Amino acid sequence: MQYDFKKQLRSFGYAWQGILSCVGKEQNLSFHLIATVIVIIAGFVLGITHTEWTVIILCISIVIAAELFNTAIEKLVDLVSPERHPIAGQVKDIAAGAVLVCAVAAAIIGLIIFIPYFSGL
Ligand SMILES: Nc1ncnc2c1ncn2[C@@H]1O[C@H](COP(=O)(O)OP(=O)(O)OP(=O)(O)O)[C@@H](O)[C@H]1O
Repeated sequence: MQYDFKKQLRSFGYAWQGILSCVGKEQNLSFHLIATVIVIIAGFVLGITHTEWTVIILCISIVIAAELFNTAIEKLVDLVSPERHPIAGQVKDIAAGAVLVCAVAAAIIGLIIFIPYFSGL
């Protein structure tokens, strides 16, 4: 198979469109994006270390990626099961649960990183 650079660029464009299609429309994603902006500002203001930035960027990207997967699953469920069905509901709840796990872990990691800057530890 020959590597097609234009096709690759188009794929990035579709992926970017996918992200943009969720921004401002999914309430949970908006919440995560606002939290992301606050954390990044706090990181610059407090002067966190390179290692801490690495962990923060990993946390932010995991939570946003989980939220995008969750949105994709929700849309797929709505497509294949427009009528209400217990399994459709369970699939949505499990996907939302996965986001919750990532978000809680990210929040705890954020506290571990930022609290010492405020308490002078
Ligand atoms: N097709 C479905 N069948 C059964 N339960 C569902 C279904 N869709 C959603 N649910 C339940 O409702 C919860 C919220 O789902 P969702 O956020 O998609 O909102 P909704 O109930 O479909 O209404 P809306 O899309 O108007 O907000 C889900 O987590 C799930 O528990």
